[in-house]
Amino acid sequence: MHIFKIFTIEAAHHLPKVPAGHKCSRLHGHSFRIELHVAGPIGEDTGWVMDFGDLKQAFAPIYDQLDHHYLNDIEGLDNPTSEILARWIYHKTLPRVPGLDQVVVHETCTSGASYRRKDYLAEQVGA
Ligand SMILES: Nc1nc2c(c(=O)[nH]1)N=C([C@H](O)[C@H](O)COP(=O)(O)OP(=O)(O)OP(=O)(O)O)CN2
Ligand SMILES: [Zn+2]
Repeated sequence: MHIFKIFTIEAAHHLPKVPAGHKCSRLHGHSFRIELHVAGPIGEDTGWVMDFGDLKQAFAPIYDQLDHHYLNDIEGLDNPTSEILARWIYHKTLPRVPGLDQVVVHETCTSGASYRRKDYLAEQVGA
């Protein structure tokens, strides 16, 4: 079973590695939509995989690190593409949410990236 919770983060960034003149080389901001997906069995007694409230609480310190911040200033996010942000959030959140299955980052209404548990496991074995 999968559950998910959605968060919105307001943040600024620029992409330092794009070619000169690329629109994303300039400072700009987004209302990033972050989806956290958790996988696990439905609890016999609870009827849920995990309380949405506990998921929100677990994500709170990571949310606070990102919301209304300049992403490029955050350690590990000097090149804050959607891909790198999704991976960064997965790595930061996993110790607090062991069932974390996928992080989806919507950078705009039409663009985004997702990082899945299988991407994480592949990284661990150096694939
Ligand atoms: N693979 C990636 N490509 C781009 C990223 C990224 O993180 N990963 N980021 C950007 C920019 O930061 C930009 O803010 C988003 O780009 P884009 O989708 O082109 O934005 P638009 O609002 O202009 O999109 P339209 O729907 O085409 O109007 C660029 N590329
Ligand atoms: Zn952007």
